Amino acid sequence: MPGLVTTQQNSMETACAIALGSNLGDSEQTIEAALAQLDRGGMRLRRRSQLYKTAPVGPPQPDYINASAVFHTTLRPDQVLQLLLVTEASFGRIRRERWGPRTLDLDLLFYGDQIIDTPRLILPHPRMHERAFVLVPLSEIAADWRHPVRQRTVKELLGQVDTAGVYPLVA
Ligand SMILES: Nc1ncnc2c1ncn2[C@@H]1O[C@H](COP(=O)(O)OP(=O)(O)OP(=O)(O)O)[C@@H](O)[C@H]1O
Ligand SMILES: Nc1nc2c(c(=O)[nH]1)N=C(CO)CN2
Repeated sequence: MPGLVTTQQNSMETACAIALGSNLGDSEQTIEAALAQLDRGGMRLRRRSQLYKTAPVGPPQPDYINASAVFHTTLRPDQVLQLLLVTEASFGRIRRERWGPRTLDLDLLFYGDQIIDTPRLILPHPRMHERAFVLVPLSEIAADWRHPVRQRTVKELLGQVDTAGVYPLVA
């Protein structure tokens, strides 16, 4: 019964991991509000990291506040990406310089163990494995999640990066 199989797949939730970053405006409040907005927008917040203060990677710019979260969702990966883009836009992000300052940056890190490579969406996120500002918060909430391409857990990936410049916001 193909119809039934489809229904069951649609009703199943998938865990996805999101990275949040901000270095313009009230970054702490923005990240808290973004988590709540995503939770209202079709994703269920299951775990979230604390907030981290992180040295900027890329062009000279203010320090970032970064965090990670795990959501469960019935949305497809492209729908999750769309929700992230709409949420970024609602916080006034203007896309300018690559890796430049922003009020809110949302990246889809993992969607279950799916591997996707399209012009619009790459999964797992293509740069997550080299970013301490992603791996430190993510390891707090999903240390054992295995990167389906690199075949390493988040904890193992974290062991391969320099974590200098990444500090819990509240000591
Ligand atoms: N896994 C993903 N998560 C978020 N955006 C993605 C992903 N894969 C591809 N993209 C694409 O990347 C675009 C976002 O680019 P953006 O301007 O946020 O890059 P950036 O934040 O400057 O750099 P980076 O992607 O290295 O964090 C989106 O429009 C989206 O289509
Ligand atoms: N520390 C830190 N540096 C960054 C960040 C970020 O979230 N944190 N995001 C960027 C845009 O992709 C570029 N550089």
